[in-house]
Amino acid sequence: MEQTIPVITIDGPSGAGKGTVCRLLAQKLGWEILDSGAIYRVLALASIHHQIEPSDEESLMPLAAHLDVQFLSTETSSKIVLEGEEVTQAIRNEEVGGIASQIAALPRVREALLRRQRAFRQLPGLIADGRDMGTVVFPDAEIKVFLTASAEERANRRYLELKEKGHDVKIGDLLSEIQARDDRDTNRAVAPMVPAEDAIEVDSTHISAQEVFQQLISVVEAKFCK
Ligand SMILES: Nc1ncnc2c1ncn2[C@@H]1O[C@H](COP(=O)(O)OP(=O)(O)OP(=O)(O)O)[C@@H](O)[C@H]1O
Ligand SMILES: Nc1ccn([C@@H]2O[C@H](COP(=O)(O)O)[C@@H](O)[C@H]2O)c(=O)n1
Repeated sequence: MEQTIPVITIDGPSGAGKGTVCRLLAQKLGWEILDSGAIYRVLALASIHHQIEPSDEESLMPLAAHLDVQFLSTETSSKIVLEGEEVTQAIRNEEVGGIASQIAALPRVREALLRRQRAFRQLPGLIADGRDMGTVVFPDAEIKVFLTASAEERANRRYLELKEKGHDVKIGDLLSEIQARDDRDTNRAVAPMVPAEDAIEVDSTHISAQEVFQQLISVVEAKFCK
């Protein structure tokens, strides 16, 4: 009989803590990880390199289908390489995030990236981080989580993170960018950022990433350690 590879999906808005909690879960369970936002960000960076407008679906589609990207991971580090150039940090700025969310609204671009995302489903299991992991990419996932936090708290987290890295940023600008991205991601016609019907909703506004992780581990144990 064919073995189903288990998937846990964690969807939600930017800064809710998805990446942090996914890494903790993947470490604890020894599972693979898919950072689907990084794929949209890499495509956004590639569109800048190739001087393609974020609204030009016709040109973005082949770029998405043939995106020359590698996700290289070792026990201790992970690296993203686009067309032979390391872009691990370059994809993380707010400009690239904004372009990624414009590109992500294009239905045929999303379609072109589906197979690449599903290929991450490998044994012993996958933790998938994104906006439509539980609704579109892995609708048969064993556990679906929708992780949120208030926009103000998420902007503050991003502010602290960027300050620590030495960037000169204004919290008001970060809040506006987060709200614009939330609005685009939630209201797009295809694969909008909404909780799957069978998702567990967790609000991390007033709890630490460790506490979110502990809540989710209890759910995982209840599901897989019967
Ligand atoms: N519960 C929490 N309380 C406080 N800070 C948190 C919490 N969870 C994550 N953080 C911090 O908030 C920042 C954003 O977290 P993270 O990158 O995991 O969010 P994300 O949902 O993956 O965002 P994105 O979708 O933009 O990648 C990081 O600096 C992280 O350390
Ligand atoms: N499954 C996904 C993941 C991401 N997006 C879009 O990409 C943008 C960047 O994502 P981050 O998680 O790295 O912040 C995001 O704002 C979305 O527009 C998506 O549509 N679907």
